[in-house]
Amino acid sequence: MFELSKQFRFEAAHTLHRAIDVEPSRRIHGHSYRAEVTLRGPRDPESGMVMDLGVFRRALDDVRDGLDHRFLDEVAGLGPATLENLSAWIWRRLEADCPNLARVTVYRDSEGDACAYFGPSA
Ligand SMILES: Nc1nc2c(c(=O)[nH]1)N=C([C@H](O)C(O)COP(=O)(O)OP(=O)(O)OP(=O)(O)O)CN2
Ligand SMILES: [Zn+2]
Repeated sequence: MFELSKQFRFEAAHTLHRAIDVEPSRRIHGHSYRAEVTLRGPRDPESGMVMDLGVFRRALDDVRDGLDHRFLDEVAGLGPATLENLSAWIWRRLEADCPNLARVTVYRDSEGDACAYFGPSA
């Protein structure tokens, strides 16, 4: 069994309604995010690959395009722009093209924050 991972970065703005830091959170502010997507599975005996990294990159480019330099409050189907919702949103966007999807982790490195999603059945 193998795990194959790829990362991408995106910059985005959002607002958030929360119980603490109410005013600054409600104002539009931005973060730099890093997402890591992990596939788990056997390698194909002929290609020697879990998935061709070039095909993987194309799928991630498409997802990144939906988040980078966006106002996350307006991204369809995301809901409140938390790390939890971002990782689940990325999972949903990739699951059709990446059948061996095992984990999506979204990091906000400047804060030391990270959230990993293992799919709806985990
Ligand atoms: N479980 C989660 N909690 C919070 C998330 C999240 O994605 N998942 N996100 C946020 C905010 O987006 C945020 O801007 C980060 O807030 P915070 O950690 O409070 O950092 P700030 O720089 O805004 O301010 P501090 O001075 O560090 O409080 C909040 N919670
Ligand atoms: Zn924020």
